[in-house]
Amino acid sequence: MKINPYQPDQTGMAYSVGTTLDRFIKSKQSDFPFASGELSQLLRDIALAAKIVNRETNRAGLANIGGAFGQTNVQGEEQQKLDVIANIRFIRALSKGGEVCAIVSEEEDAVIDLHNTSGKYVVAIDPLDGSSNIDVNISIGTIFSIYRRITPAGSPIQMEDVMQPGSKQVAAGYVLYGSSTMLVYTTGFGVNGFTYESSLGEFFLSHPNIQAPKDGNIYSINEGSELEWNKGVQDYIRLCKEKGYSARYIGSLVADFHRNLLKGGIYIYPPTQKNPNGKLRLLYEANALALLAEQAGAIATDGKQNILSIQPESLHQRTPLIIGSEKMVQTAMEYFAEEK
Ligand SMILES: O=P(O)(O)OC[C@H]1O[C@](O)(COP(=O)(O)O)[C@@H](O)[C@@H]1O
Ligand SMILES: [Mg+2]
Ligand SMILES: [Mg+2]
Repeated sequence: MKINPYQPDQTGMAYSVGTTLDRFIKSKQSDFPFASGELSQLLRDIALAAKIVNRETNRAGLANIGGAFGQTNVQGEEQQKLDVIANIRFIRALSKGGEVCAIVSEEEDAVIDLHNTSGKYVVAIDPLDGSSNIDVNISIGTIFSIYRRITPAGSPIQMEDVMQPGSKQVAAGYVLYGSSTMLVYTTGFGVNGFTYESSLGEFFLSHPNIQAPKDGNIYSINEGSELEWNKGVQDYIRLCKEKGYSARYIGSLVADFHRNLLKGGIYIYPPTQKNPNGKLRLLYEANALALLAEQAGAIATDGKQNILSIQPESLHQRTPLIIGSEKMVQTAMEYFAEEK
């Protein structure tokens, strides 16, 4: 993707590659009707926690941070030490920042009510995505969704504050801890990517105004569960092979999504016998990536409807996820429609 250093975003404002995250956040504040700096501060808090988790991931092998923690989470999955460390780091940064009133985390059974009467934001977070790749030095990530609470600030948190459809997100993003560490986010005005320069401790704008290619030739699916796929998925993947597409599956949702966002491609986690509703979680995995996809001109669906229109019913509910380049997802949907 050719980067024009002075590429203007939707508002026509030109940002030079190399702008710090902080300066970028400040300059974008005027996009918000109710700008009071709180969301900006919340984004900074997330960036701070990301820097700390980045340091932990980089030295996971050295500091005995790798490996299992010895407990299972509400999903019945064995928690990795880094799952727990990242969870603690993000919850601490979000609670200390003062902008957040409630947190939903993959690693927490229930909603964390911070009893912060002035906090206006609810954050849903997957502190460490791609846990199966932690100990083998493969890219992992963090995924976050931000909502404004519905009930008045100061009143007790209600489930309606937490159970909002993805279309209500005021911001969403992910951190990718890979060969370089990146923070990619949207506030509903396009998608921008920042690369972490650890020697300076700063995130710098490196991917302004990301636009997903409308088509691609990469498909990402765990072929190990092929025998559990329905006919529509089997037929679509056969089409991808007939077309000579490349199979790429890292097994870290953030990393697979990021590659396809930049290069074009489709990621599919379908319903399987083991996971009849898919494996990925709506509130802190699918919703954030769906908003980023939409803002970058790509598509996210559960096979039947836009992910962003799904009304959540439970905190850790799962959803099938088909996300990626517009033309590829539209074609896949034609195959999945045959299933009905
Ligand atoms: O091993 P599978 O079934 O292909 O699942 C891999 C998927 O599960 C995940 O690891 C789930 O996320 P967590 O690691 O946050 O639990 C995704 O990152 C990844 O895309
Ligand atoms: Mg995850
Ligand atoms: Mg996780």
